[in-house]
Amino acid sequence: MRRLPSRRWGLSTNRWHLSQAPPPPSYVPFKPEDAAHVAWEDIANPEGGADSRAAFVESLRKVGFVFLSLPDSMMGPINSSYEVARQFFAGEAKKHHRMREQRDVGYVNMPHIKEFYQMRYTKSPTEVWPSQPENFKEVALEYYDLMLRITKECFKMMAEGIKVDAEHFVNLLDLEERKEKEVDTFYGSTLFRYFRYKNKPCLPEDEPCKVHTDIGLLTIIPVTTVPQLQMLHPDNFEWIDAEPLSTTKNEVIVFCGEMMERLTMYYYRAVMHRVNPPPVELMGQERYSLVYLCRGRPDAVMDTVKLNSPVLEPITIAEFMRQRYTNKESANGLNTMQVGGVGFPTENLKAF
Ligand SMILES: O=C(O)CCC(=O)C(=O)O
Ligand SMILES: [Fe+2]
Repeated sequence: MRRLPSRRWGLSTNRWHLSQAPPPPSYVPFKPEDAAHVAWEDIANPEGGADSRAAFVESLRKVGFVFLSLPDSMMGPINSSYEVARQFFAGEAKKHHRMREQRDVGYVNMPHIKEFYQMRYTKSPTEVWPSQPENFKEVALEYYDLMLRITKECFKMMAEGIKVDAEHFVNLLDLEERKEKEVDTFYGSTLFRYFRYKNKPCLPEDEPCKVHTDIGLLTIIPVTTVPQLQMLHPDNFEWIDAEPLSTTKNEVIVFCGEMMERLTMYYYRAVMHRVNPPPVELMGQERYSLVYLCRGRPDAVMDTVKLNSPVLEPITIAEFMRQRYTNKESANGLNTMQVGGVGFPTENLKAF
């Protein structure tokens, strides 16, 4: 007679893998020192900067974000952008620059909550930049250049963290030569926004910015003076007030988006974040925020195999975005299928 395996035996074989797994982690509360503060001068130093670069990567992995402090000499475009944003939102020109959905750039007003101006890098003569303040375009493009420079430095550290060449990340970005040739129809894939949060009393459902992960590779936001940005700790799910953690001068906060997590098989995770209503004592104080959302160009292929992670099929940025946007609600109420690139605006998600 065939003997059935005993129940005990059956259970233990079915769950064999559990006996191999480490015990579930106990809840480890967030400590402010878990979020690293790394100085630009240190990370850029090829000899002495190894510790700082490792701290940058560890913080990204552990809490999902990291602070990078910039020297005064790099702060020009950030300070000018705050000034430009103040003048623009206080003026009348914004009414003539409402968002053109086709291009996914322009001014958006969300009554009671916030207003913002969304941009892409372009030198297209048909793109009309706000005329007030006069230096809007110049400052915005300088801001973009600065953020791109920081992005490349972050990519180097992150690549070092997974022992691959930084080119794997950098190659996903808009091609420099396209920008230089000033192709008329070129609009960058990366988005950047100047926000003004109105911070008026609002209903609970009017959150300034709902919980979301960014879709791109990397997000950079200079630390603002009105602390409302919260990050969700990836392991213990605590909401962390990001801005009050900032200790050093001139800090920007850096974190990853969904493209980066797809590309690195979750080694660098996209962190959930939101902009909460302000604490009562700050109610009524406006919050200006400059948000840079680095994305890959539409035809670039995200290939995990090249990153020693032969798990996911290669996918183009355009296809990845098509899949995401089809079932993802934007935290800023935008509904866009545009990915930038040459020939923009087009139905370019279908083109690849
Ligand atoms: O304004 C901020 O600080 C964050 C905004 C944000 O998360 C976004 O635009 O994706
Ligand atoms: Fe975001």
